[in-house]
Amino acid sequence: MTETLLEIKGLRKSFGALKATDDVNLDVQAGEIHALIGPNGAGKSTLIGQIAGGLKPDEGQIRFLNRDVIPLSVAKRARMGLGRSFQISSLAMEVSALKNVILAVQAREGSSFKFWKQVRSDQGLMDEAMIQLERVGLADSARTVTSELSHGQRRQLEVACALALKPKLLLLDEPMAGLGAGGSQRLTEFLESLKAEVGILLIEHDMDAVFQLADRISVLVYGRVIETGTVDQIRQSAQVREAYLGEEE
Ligand SMILES: Nc1ncnc2c1ncn2[C@@H]1O[C@H](COP(=O)(O)OP(=O)(O)OP(=O)(O)O)[C@@H](O)[C@H]1O
Repeated sequence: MTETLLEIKGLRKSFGALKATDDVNLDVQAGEIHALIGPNGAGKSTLIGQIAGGLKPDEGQIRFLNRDVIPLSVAKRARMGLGRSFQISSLAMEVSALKNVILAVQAREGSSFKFWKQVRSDQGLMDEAMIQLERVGLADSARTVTSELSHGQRRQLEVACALALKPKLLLLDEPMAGLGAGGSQRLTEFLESLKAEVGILLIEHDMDAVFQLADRISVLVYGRVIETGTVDQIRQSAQVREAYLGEEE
């Protein structure tokens, strides 16, 4: 039996007259990569914002690990294991890659583990941060100042920071953007290797990556989920082709 990590029901969010989230139902199971695709402006980032906690929904439910998280702050949700890939803009550019991951580890241990933070040695923190850098293939650049990393390496660093928070569910907003073909392929393989340990809700415009990775896909158009299904079901859906994929062919 699978475990439901995230369950969204009847979610609505409007900006003035614009329905950016229009009665969305969606779930993510443990061990699953669930991709959310849709044309520009379909409401993908707005949905992620409501799940992570920066945006308040107008109506509906968001349950994470069977708990209503709408009243909880972004930080509380993160501590429960709801991870969001750090945006590059949130990395500290003037310090090393390693230091960025150490900051993320400290953020996880933050307020609920003050006692632990005091007794924890710097070496322990460093070892844990190095493990995350190794996993994303950045160990050789651990001491490099973040501003000197390439765009692709900064994206790898964002993922390392997100993993340092030990999430149960990872929200990834266009992780392939700006990576070359080689970088996308490496990140695709890495995400595939992660999914047994952390469920992933993936927003991605790179359809090759989506079709390769996703266990299920939900298609968002004008704020509505028009279809949820396996890769084959989505590829074969006339409605999806008409509303979205057809544009690209
Ligand atoms: N804070 C806001 N105030 C007003 N309108 C907003 C706001 N945030 C988003 N929107 C509008 O809501 C709609 C959905 O935007 P959103 O960024 O969620 O789409 P998206 O699917 O993530 O797009 P993209 O693929 O281009 O990133 C768009 O029409 C956008 O202009």
